[in-house]
Amino acid sequence: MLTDVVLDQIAEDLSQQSWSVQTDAIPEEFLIALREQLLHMNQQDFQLAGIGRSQDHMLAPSIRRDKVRWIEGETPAERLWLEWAAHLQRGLNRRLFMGLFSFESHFAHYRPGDFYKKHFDAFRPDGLERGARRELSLVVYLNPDWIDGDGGELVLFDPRSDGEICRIHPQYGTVVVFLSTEVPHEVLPAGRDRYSIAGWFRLNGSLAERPDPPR
Ligand SMILES: O=C(O)CCC(=O)C(=O)O
Ligand SMILES: [Fe+2]
Repeated sequence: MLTDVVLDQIAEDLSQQSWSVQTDAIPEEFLIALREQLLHMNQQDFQLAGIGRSQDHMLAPSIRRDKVRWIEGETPAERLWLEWAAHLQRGLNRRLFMGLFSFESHFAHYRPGDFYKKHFDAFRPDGLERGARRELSLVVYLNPDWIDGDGGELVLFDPRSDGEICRIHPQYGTVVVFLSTEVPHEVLPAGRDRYSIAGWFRLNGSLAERPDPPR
């Protein structure tokens, strides 16, 4: 459950090391509902994922192979998920004054052999970029009985030394959060179907003349 104790722990991890891994942060019944939905979803609802910011978004199968479906809150399971994410957002804003403003997320399916090469989820503003960049990344895994030989680990790297800092099995119920501009990461090739939800909290990008839509 996303208790105050878990929120305190995530906040402390984020402030000390820019990332946090939790194994008991999301209620079992949410996981069951999300996985049920995922397994019953039509594969045609999934689309090959792309890379790049929205204007120059492109498919790049040498970098990323997973298929995704955006979550819009259309089912009870999706609404539970969005409420849970909103609770996390409020909890972290209160503790760290992060200014997280909006949230977007998708289901992801990596088929056997699929991967996502090392990348950042967002880049620091360079003066040209305006507004609502991704600030905090969130991943939840929906794979019961994932074992060592199944691959598909998420590897986090130290941005300075480029050394590996953590390797996370995409095990059912594991939650990973990290600062989107601080932590390069990679998904190693999956040995079997690998299901997850990936989401991002954005900062508010309003300009006086152009209020930012929540998504
Ligand atoms: O599934 C994961 O472990 C991470 C996925 C990821 O890095 C992304 O979608 O940007
Ligand atoms: Fe990523």
